[in-house]
Amino acid sequence: MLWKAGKERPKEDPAVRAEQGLVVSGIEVGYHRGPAILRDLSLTVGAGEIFAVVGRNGAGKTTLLRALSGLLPCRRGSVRLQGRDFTGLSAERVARSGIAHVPAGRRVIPGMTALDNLKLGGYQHSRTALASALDDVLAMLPALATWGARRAGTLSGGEQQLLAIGRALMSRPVALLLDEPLTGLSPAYQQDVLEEMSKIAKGGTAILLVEQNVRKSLRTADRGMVLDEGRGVLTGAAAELLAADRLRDGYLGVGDARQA
Ligand SMILES: Nc1ncnc2c1ncn2[C@@H]1O[C@H](COP(=O)(O)OP(=O)(O)OP(=O)(O)O)[C@@H](O)[C@H]1O
Repeated sequence: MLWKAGKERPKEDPAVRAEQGLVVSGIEVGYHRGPAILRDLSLTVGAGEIFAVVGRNGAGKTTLLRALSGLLPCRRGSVRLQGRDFTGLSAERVARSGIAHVPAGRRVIPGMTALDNLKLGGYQHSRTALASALDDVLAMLPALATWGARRAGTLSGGEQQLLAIGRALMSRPVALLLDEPLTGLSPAYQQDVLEEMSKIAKGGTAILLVEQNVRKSLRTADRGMVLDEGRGVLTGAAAELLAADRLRDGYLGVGDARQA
């Protein structure tokens, strides 16, 4: 986690930010021996940047996050984090080495307290490092401290989403992968999650967000990509994507129209 007070801030130069973040080059990914789901996909998420991947159901968004977190192998191409080659690393090595994945559906452990759920995210730390990571996460997401003693299963959907993000931050990731963090949340909680995401990115973490909620995610992101049948068909500044006719005509769904 790069956001602790006093730590070096990311440089503003996009090339330097890219070097300090996540670089995905020409990956091809599929399940077992099946056809390729992602084809020749490239993207860069710089340190301190939010990059949103949007697309319809089945476009390959979840598959992308599974590949980046080591759950699925890349058949071609490479994944680099801060210049280090992550291609082919196991999910455990990936998680230990700086990429944290918050899967869809939050998956907090309902019978454990929020605090114990958080501590699980720092399982690889020494006792001192765990305490320090916990301090940092609670400083970043102070709401977590107020429900720390509650069982996670009694928290609202939005609170559980923040808890899942906090748990991922406990590993002090360089890059945070978020799968549909807005799904199932009320508009107010969606706003909370988006605001917390911006705070986390400002501290230097590279955030890759995949969302069906095109308009809200692009309004918060710096840059983004439209994924269609496993290919990146449109990439650019989030504001430019939002204004693109092709996005408006083809990808903004009914839910987006309601938020317009
Ligand atoms: N375990 C699996 N085995 C084989 N094919 C799969 C598996 N999981 C997903 N797929 C296929 O991969 C393609 C992309 O699915 P993926 O879940 O990545 O899309 P998505 O963009 O995340 O969609 P959604 O928003 O509906 O989750 C789909 O054709 C899907 O059927």
